[in-house]
Amino acid sequence: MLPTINFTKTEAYKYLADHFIAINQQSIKDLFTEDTERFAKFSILFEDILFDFSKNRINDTTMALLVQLARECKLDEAIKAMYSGEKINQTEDRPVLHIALRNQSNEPILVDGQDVMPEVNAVLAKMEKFSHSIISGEWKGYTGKAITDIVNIGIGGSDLGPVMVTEALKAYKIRLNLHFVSNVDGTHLAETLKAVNPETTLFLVASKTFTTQETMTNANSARDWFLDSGAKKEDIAKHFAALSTNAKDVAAFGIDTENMFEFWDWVGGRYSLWSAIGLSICLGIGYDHFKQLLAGAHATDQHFKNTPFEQNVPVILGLLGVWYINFFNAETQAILPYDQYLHRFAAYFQQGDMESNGKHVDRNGNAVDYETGPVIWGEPGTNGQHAFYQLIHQGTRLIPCDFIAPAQSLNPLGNHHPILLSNFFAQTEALMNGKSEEEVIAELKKAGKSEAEIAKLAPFKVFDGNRPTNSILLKKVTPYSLGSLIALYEHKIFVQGIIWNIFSFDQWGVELGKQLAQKIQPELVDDKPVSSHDSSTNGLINQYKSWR
Ligand SMILES: O=P(O)(O)OC[C@H]1O[C@@H](O)[C@@H](O)[C@@H](O)[C@@H]1O
Repeated sequence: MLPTINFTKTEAYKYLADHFIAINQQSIKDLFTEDTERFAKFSILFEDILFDFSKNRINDTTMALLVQLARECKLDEAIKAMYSGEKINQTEDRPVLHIALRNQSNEPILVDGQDVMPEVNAVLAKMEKFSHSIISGEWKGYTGKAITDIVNIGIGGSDLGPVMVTEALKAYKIRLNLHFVSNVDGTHLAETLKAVNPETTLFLVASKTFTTQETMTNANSARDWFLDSGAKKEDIAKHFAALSTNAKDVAAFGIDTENMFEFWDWVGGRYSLWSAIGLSICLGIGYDHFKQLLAGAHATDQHFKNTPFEQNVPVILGLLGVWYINFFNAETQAILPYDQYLHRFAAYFQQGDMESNGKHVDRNGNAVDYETGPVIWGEPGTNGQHAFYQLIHQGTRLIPCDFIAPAQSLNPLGNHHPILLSNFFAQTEALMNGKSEEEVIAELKKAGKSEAEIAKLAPFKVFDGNRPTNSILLKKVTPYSLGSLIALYEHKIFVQGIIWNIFSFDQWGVELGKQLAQKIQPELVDDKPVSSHDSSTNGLINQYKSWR
């Protein structure tokens, strides 16, 4: 059982509320002037990842109180409960064990008294064998040709992780072309099928439940397309594999259970890229690289489990988020990777974070009277700079930002990387320091502007600064470092869920829309006007019927 402490009733929270008043008067810039050790104090080198959190609105007292908050909320007990396989996903009565999927130490992890590691390793071995035979060309399609294209059909956690990782590690691609179909909009599948040949395509139907409407609709249409190409039913075995927990429905779909890669109900969808759901990753970059991804995540798992909170990267990331959300009233959190390969990183953690911590009922079943999970958003730098950074620099909202960049480029083309990185460094500096009125006036004077022009323009050119950022500098994007980075963010989400006293591993909030869509679908079969809904929904449905 997880602790059920209301963090707003802790001693630490009361101290933090007072401390906030003091720190709110101070600028990060001044905090740097006051403390020459600030960078050394507020940065952590974790393997090949430098986590610099010194450009935040914090001082020693803040960090001590935030750590105290974590202790009072019994974060240590919660971490132990997760790692020991307790059923901490209480509303679904399941353990939460994505850490087992990358448990390279092989130390037993028990669920209901049974070690899950042998099963985990057996599926990994099956993935290894399968991916080797597809990549090597040993596996043949129904006309005897090697596979050239993989189409992963899945949505949510059965899509976003593999998409993000295969994009992030594109430089490690071996030979297979990867495609991902998620949206039930027929366009997604139709456009994908235009680019592939049924004789050389392998479909992976990725669905934990194997009942998700979008995925099953896409999978059925893909199977029809395959059979329409002249293939026979028995050829499906050579062209369809399933990644699922539901063997019964996989068999009913017509997929040979030999081609089923299993995972378990203790793997949350949005934490499943490390499981059989990662098969598209194995096929794209090879099993050895996939193993490296798991190893990197395992290193983070060890760090999270064993490192004192003061030096624990996910704990600090999580606590800083709480600081801004619950004291500074920040509503959003930007994730800004300065790496084109990481262009789906923020989208991935939109699901990871918002589906986990977008909750308003606490672990006692009561509505909370404080804010919980933030809106997560972001785009890769420098594109974001030319789009929404205006608001981050000069808007009215406080937006904590995570800046992420690799020191080494995987495409060291001319001077591109130093230009990219100079922007990465410049932005956090600018957000912190801003530009004062005096500086603006001096600049305008130097540019030869008149007094009148200066008075008119100056207010618009001032930057308040004092806008907080984390910088995460990786040595290089590798399967290992990416695995570590993803796991850091996963555990950050866990930390925040514990502090906010919410359940991070269920997702009841996605159900209502699904239920209503099931109800509406039969109403769309004929042209009769509907009147069973509110006037807006009726009006929209009836207009749709008249136009289609
Ligand atoms: O993998 P399946 O079962 O198709 O689920 C796909 C997705 O469905 C959604 O409704 C959410 O619950 C996600 O967490 C999940 O990843």
